[in-house]
Amino acid sequence: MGAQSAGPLVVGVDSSTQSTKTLVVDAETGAVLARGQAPHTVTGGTGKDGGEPGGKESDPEQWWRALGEALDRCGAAARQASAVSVAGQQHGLVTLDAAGAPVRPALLWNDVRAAPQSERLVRERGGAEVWAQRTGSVPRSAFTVAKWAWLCDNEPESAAATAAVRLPHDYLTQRLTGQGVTDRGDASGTGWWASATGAYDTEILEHVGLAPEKLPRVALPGEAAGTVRCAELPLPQGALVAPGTGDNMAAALGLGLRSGQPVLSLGTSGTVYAVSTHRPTDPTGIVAGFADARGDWLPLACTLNCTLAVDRVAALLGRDREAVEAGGSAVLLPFLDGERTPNLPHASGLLHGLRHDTTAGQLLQAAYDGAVFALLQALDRVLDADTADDAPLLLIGGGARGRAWRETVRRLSGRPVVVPEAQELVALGAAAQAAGLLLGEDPAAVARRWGTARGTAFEPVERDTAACDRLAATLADGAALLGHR
Ligand SMILES: Nc1ncnc2c1ncn2[C@@H]1O[C@H](COP(=O)(O)OP(=O)(O)O)[C@@H](O)[C@H]1O
Ligand SMILES: O=C(CO)[C@@H](O)[C@H](O)COP(=O)(O)O
Repeated sequence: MGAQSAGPLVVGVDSSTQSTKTLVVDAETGAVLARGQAPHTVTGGTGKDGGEPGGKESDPEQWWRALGEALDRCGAAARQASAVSVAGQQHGLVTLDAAGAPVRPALLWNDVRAAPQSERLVRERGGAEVWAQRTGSVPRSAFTVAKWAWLCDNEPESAAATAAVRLPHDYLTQRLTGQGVTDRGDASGTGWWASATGAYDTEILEHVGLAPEKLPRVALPGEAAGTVRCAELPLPQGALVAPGTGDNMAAALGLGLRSGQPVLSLGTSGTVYAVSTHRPTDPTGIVAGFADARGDWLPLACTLNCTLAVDRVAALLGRDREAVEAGGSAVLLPFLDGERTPNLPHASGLLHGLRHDTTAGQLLQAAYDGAVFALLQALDRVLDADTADDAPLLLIGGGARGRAWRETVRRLSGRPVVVPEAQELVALGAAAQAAGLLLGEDPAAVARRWGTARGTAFEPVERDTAACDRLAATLADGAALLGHR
């Protein structure tokens, strides 16, 4: 037991796009006793010119090293943990050789090079409706199945050398435990896990030439993945390891989320989601029909351009990210990396409505508006029909710390907003999963006991319909430009 702790200690890990974050948490009270963070590098792919348009890759070995560094920064507390859980960025394709080493860098969720393969797979296997009914989602380029198809088309030698396929979180779990184990939440973002049956879809796997034996076992909620069996990290040998999950599923656990509570997350990706007891099957592909890490569902819409895109616009304008100004009629669709919601994988940023009197601060505000509007447009589709119109939006992710982000969400949604005090909800959710496993409790109930969703409430303000109408019109009128490479 830790010096200042009431209960056993657990470690929660968030291995996300930009960094690894680790928390050491008192399983009884939820008190965070230590935290650590270490950055990741994302490169543009390994094309002939050193980078292909739309490529986003990271070396999985680097995630492992970052995990070690982040745990080191937690000091002695991490060495006292009784249980651990790893959450990670969803969808990434990790290919391992027979010795368990990465065949090549992982293709990340925001790599849009697999857009042609995703369109082809949808066509070849019955169309969008059939995919949505079977897997819960229409697989866009983000989905692992499309990335695997891209690899087979573009690097057949890498595909042939692949003895095991993993997702980022279960790659790390495997290095901790020696076991190939994933969970239903992260598996539901692959495109080869059938939400209709709760098992791998062997027909889809056969179609893309991937043997099911190359995939990890899908643990049931509440099951252990194994125990710590590696001496490289500052964690106790034999500590329990929970199966982990995707980062959005972990944040839902970390908030102790109940259905009817919408979440808007502002990180590298922007996401809107809610827990639902109904299995989602959206044939438009806007809503991904993910499973949550318990026994329910997590309908979710995701944008590629969120905090990084707005920070880039701020940097281009030479302004602090909070230096926004109201007014003007400029519209900026900040689709710097292509876009997933709406489905415009080849898009680039679009600026419309520039005038002599437009200020730099208004342009920056327009970038926030464009990023937030894309998420809010998808919100109604994510929510169950009986969700109250005035249900507060839980605002999380790195951007939730920013005033400009928060005020933009309030102004464009017209909803009340709650910003939880707890900052690392993904790592906290992983910690809650570890604590649930250790104590035999429902992890969401653990998080509720910890009071993780407590925060500052902001009253609704009148929705800025004029700005929303301008954005909707620019999206519609700019369709031809946004569809271009
Ligand atoms: N105080 C802040 N105000 C506004 N944005 C912030 C603040 N702190 C961090 N961010 C944003 O948060 C982002 C990282 O969010 P995070 O949720 O940690 O990302 P991820 O989990 O995808 O790696 C950064 O890109 C940065 O723009
Ligand atoms: O692709 C999705 C969800 O479908 C993303 O939300 C990734 O899971 C990356 O998350 P962050 O690094 O932005 O937290």
